[in-house]
Amino acid sequence: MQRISNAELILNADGSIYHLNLRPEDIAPTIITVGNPGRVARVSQYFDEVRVKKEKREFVCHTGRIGQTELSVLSTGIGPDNIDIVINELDALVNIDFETRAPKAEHTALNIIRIGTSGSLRADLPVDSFVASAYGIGLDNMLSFYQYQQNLAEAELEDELRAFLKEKMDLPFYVCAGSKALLETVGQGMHHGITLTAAGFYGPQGRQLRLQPRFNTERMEQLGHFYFGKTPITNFEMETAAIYGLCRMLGHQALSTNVILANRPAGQFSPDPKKSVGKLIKFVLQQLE
Ligand SMILES: O=P(O)(O)O[C@H]1O[C@H](CO)[C@@H](O)[C@H]1O
Ligand SMILES: O=c1cc[nH]c(=O)[nH]1
Repeated sequence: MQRISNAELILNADGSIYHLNLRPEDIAPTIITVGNPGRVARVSQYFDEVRVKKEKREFVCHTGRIGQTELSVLSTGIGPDNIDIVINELDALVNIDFETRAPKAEHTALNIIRIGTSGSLRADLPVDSFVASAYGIGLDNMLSFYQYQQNLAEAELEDELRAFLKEKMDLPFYVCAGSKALLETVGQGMHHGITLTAAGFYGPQGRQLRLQPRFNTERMEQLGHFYFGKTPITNFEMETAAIYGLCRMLGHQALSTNVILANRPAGQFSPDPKKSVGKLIKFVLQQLE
């Protein structure tokens, strides 16, 4: 079995993984990810018991249980670059033997469920609504550094979106599906959509403050008119496609859920984002109990 070098699998002095600062026994099989480190305690306040509280940089983790269901909640910070760290290190915690530094013979699949915030590209998807992502479309370049192979449905979606975009925008992108099983269970009762994962919040999502983006709000909103079958492109955020792509390659189940804080076509923002995020947290936890 190949030993992974000290420069590739980096462990801290206490045997924890480099950035997340977690040891294998610190995480549960189901992991809720949130962008904002401050959101971690807002999730774990509903746990019946919290057995682990650890943090390093933007990565805060609480692990415990609700009833018999073991859960971890972990903050990722913002963006696909952080997702590369989080998903690879979570996978290492369950699928690499830290003593031998070799992949374990038996694979462990995690459930990874994002509770995030997002902007809607559709006028009929108002602020404070919940979206579960059937697919993520990555407008970042993170997966181009891996040998990522799209499945049939993903390749069809890509072809149809390229045809739709023809002469409108030359956006490079990749397509990744989420877990169908989690979409139908945890995502039950939410809008189901296709989520655009941007590499930034302003220009990459067509926002203009003092700098003019290459594709402005109006052009970005055209993406909200695209359907794959009955599923529309719904929203913008900054993690979903990278989570879906990495989890697929590593053999984990992933679902991204987001509350809509901004409605781009209407130019509106949620009047009480904290309350809306709180409602999504409760909704998702009820589905997991
Ligand atoms: O609220 P979180 O989970 O951080 O998600 C969204 O909010 C951040 C931008 O404000 C990005 O991370 C985006 O994906
Ligand atoms: O518009 C939005 C709102 C939250 N997060 C994003 O990435 N975009």
